[in-house]
Amino acid sequence: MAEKNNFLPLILDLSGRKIVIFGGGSVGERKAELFCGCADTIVVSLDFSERLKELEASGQICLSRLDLAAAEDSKLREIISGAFLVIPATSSSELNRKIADIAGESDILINQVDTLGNVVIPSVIKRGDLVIGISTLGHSPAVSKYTRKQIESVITPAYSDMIRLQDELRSYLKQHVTEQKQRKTILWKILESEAVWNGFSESYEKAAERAYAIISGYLENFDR
Ligand SMILES: C[C@@]1(CC(=O)O)c2cc3[nH]c(cc4nc(cc5[nH]c(cc(n2)[C@H]1CCC(=O)O)[C@@](C)(CC(=O)O)[C@@H]5CCC(=O)O)C(CC(=O)O)=C4CCC(=O)O)c(CCC(=O)O)c3CC(=O)O
Ligand SMILES: NC(=O)C1=CN([C@@H]2O[C@H](COP(=O)(O)OP(=O)(O)OC[C@H]3O[C@@H](n4cnc5c(N)ncnc54)[C@H](O)[C@@H]3O)[C@@H](O)[C@H]2O)C=CC1
Repeated sequence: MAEKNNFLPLILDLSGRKIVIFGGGSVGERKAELFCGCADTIVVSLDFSERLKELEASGQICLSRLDLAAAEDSKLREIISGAFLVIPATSSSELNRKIADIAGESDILINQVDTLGNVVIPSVIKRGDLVIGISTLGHSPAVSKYTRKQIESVITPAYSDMIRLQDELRSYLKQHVTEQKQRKTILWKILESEAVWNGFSESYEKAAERAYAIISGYLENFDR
């Protein structure tokens, strides 16, 4: 484990990025499930779980059958060439280390499944446009999963509605309020308004109506 905590979560656009996962077992499957919707995901292994075969059949990932222990280093280099991220997740720690060493030669990001690599895969919550990543820096993956479940239980569908409303209001305010600080104050008033949050349970329009009423109140007072 790293002594100093230099880790930081970033939200990446992975479209068109190549992700290579080695090992088609339960861990390889979990990582593939996470990446297949956003990146070009390839799984290289001796055998593959049923779920991975399904994902291949539906065109979401590519599977490549290979005995990695018998493969030349040049073959491994060819497979990972141009990759953004490599995940060695076979059941052989020796093989995983060898793949990581080869990926390390060309500065490719590496997620180690049996130690801490330079990329840690977090627990992920995706609710519409709200994206949350959770990590314990490898100290307790179960706590990451537990935390995910705790947070998921407080994120109601109204969060997606509030994101949509705030997005709409930001555009509106940019046209009607010159001062950024004033725009910020108004957005926070709406965000902290119980009436607006409660409005979503009736309809999006109801909440929006209340938000615009708050804005009107401000526009009367602000020196525009
Ligand atoms: C370092 C890391 C490497 C990496 O980046 O992959 C890693 C390593 C290891 N995990 C192991 C075990 C478990 N992993 C999970 C679950 C998840 N593991 C994930 C990530 C990570 N796991 C990275 C650090 C994450 C962080 O910083 O917190 C999640 C978050 C993301 C994902 O993989 O999709 C996903 C939850 C997704 C969700 O929200 O559902 C559970 C829980 C369960 O299954 O109930 C268990 C059993 C309980 C336990 O051990 O805690 C073992 C074997 C230990 C052994 O031999 O005993 C190792 C290797 C080792 O530690 O030696
Ligand atoms: N990061 C995490 O969340 C976790 C990590 N682990 C670690 O991940 C490793 C993998 O765990 P699982 O997926 O559960 O194992 P698994 O046994 O289900 O799968 C291993 C995969 O590696 C492939 N493989 C083995 N030797 C190979 C070779 N020579 N060539 C090609 N493919 C080969 C197998 O075909 C299989 O598909 C474990 O050894 C453990 O260290 C384990 C649990 C959780």
